[in-house]
Amino acid sequence: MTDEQHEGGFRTDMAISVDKGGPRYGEFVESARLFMDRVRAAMPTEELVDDLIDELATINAKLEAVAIDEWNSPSGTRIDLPARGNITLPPYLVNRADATGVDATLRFTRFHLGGNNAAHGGYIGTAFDDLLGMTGALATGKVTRTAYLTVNYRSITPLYTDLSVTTQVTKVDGRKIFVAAQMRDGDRLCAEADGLFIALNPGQP
Ligand SMILES: CCCCCCCC/C=C\CCCCCCCC(=O)SCCNC(=O)CCNC(=O)[C@H](O)C(C)(C)COP(=O)(O)OP(=O)(O)OC[C@H]1O[C@@H](n2cnc3c(N)ncnc32)[C@H](O)[C@@H]1OP(=O)(O)O
Repeated sequence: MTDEQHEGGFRTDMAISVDKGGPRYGEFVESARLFMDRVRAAMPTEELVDDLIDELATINAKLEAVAIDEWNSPSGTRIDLPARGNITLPPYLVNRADATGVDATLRFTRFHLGGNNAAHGGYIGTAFDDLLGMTGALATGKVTRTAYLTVNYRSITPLYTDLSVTTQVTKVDGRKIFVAAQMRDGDRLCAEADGLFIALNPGQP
């Protein structure tokens, strides 16, 4: 599919894949995530910064040479990988997904640090937005966009802890899909969200 051929804000026909990028693409994404954690935690010397800039220039040139449009890249479509292989998203694993909702396990790491070993609220919202978008898509079989998303932060969300995220469809009214979600550390509620997602019409940007 090319930019010209796609319809709607995302894809009407998701280019779902388990093999783009090859069998080690997931390991590549995990290495990139670990790199982001390491950058966030590092106190490098000036010499090391010089070194790393050069090494990264080489790596970035290799990746620039294989850049591709959003409709065809493995990132976001590798449903066999955490968060569909998309490093923009906090890494989650989907345990159950159907037309009523989704159960996922999510782990924030140093990259997602807000302060004092707790996750940044924006990444909590990012996780909710994506899993609720998935919920809307599974409920309708259509591409959906967020109209609103309200997040309530109830208690501290820890890093390096398996968190459970549960989403539910609360009401469907034509193109409007009302959804809710909770993020928990064990029995403790860390955050909850409610949102409205709109199923896009064909050709809608
Ligand atoms: C085992 C694994 C399985 C895997 C399966 C794979 C599947 C995975 C699938 C997918 C995963 C991907 C997930 C991604 C998720 C990310 C989502 C995002 O972050 S989206 C980016 C942020 N959102 C925007 O940028 C929108 C910007 N806004 C707009 O584009 C429009 O405003 C839009 C589309 C939201 C609505 O515009 P209109 O022109 O289509 O429709 P109008 O007529 O305005 O609204 C429709 C109805 O909704 C109400 N409405 C609209 N916005 C509202 C609001 N904010 N509050 C209350 N009501 C609202 C309206 O009042 C209207 O209601 P009345 O039909 O009259 O009853």
